[in-house]
Amino acid sequence: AGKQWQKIREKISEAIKGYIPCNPVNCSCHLSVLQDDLQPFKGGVSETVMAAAVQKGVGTHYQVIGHKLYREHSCMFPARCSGVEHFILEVIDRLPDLEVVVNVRDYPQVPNWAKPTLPIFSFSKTSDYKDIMYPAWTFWEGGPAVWPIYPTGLGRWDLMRDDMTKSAAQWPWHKKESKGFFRGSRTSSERDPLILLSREDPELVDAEYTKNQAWKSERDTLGRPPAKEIPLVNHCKYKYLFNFRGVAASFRFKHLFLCGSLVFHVGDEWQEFFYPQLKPWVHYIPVQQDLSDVRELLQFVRENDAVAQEIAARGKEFILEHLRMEDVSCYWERLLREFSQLLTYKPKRKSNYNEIVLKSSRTEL
Ligand SMILES: O=c1ccn([C@@H]2O[C@H](COP(=O)(O)OP(=O)(O)O[C@H]3O[C@H](CO)[C@@H](O)[C@H](O)[C@H]3O)[C@@H](O)[C@H]2O)c(=O)[nH]1
Repeated sequence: AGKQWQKIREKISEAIKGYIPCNPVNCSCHLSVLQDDLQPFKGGVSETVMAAAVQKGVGTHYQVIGHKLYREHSCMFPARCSGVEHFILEVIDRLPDLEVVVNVRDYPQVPNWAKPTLPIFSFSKTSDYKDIMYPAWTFWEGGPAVWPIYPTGLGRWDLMRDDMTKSAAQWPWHKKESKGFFRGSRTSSERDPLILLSREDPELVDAEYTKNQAWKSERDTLGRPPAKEIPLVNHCKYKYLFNFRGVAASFRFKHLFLCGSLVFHVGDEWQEFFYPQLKPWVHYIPVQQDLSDVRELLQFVRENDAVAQEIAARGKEFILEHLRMEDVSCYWERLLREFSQLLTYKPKRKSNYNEIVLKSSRTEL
């Protein structure tokens, strides 16, 4: 068996040897992502191009003028806009005048082939898109709602971090079940092979589809009744936790690491702003998109428990140290500041836009 695993062991030691831990100051760890995303706009963003981005109607238009935040009336998902506004308002005293279009749908909106390249902020994309990635609303609030466990969505990453860390303490590595685990809805059929594997070999993997708001019939849960929802804190009971893309990247990825379990990350196309600093074999186990290698990988980690535990520990440490709430706020601030410097004109306040104020001050009124 030792021989059989030589290749995977080599991949792991190569990855660890080549890994340079990032600078722990503020959010500097993630800044190369911001630079890459803004690269296409280095020549400046003109008033005409910004107007075209607003016109396209796939995002919500925000303006920061004189340290106040203004927004067009419409927002496709008000709770998501609210999550975005939390982060902008937090740093508004330090922002110059600027305007941005924030797409709060799941899917990115600026394919590489489209000309001119429009500046549109989206939370997730693949290398086929030029959207500018922003830290998603979910770090604060905004859904999707998952009944009955997260009726208003995951939200409050700071509190979730604490809950997950507490749960991890109750499930140290040696107490965890050596099983793969997944719960979630069928937002992408790329998840099907794992659900089928679980039906075939429930000792190896426990993976089931739950309902989401789009659920109509058992077809949406691959011919079986929907499974009961399991909160993320209860995922910590298992050693191997699966992450998949959904419509775009899935919010669960960051939480899974905090269990101190080993993350099996399927496919590598869909990104969020913090993904590029998480490295395959160093922080997680990369799985082929079609899951063709999943059995082998599960067998490998079962037979190489110490190696598996080390990868899990590095993944957890990375999220604890480099994806704190202050890193998220810091990234928002840097992103907005650097973007504002690309505007080649002075934004003028639209008179029909409403000022957005913090919810807490709204209730005080
Ligand atoms: O039993 C369950 C079911 C779901 N979840 C969590 O609930 C969230 C939503 O899960 P799921 O219904 O599987 O949706 P995802 O596919 O992960 O995310 C969808 O929703 C996101 C936000 O809109 C989008 O960004 C994704 O692209 C889209 O696929 C995830 O964090 C899950 O970990 C649980 O903790 N336990």
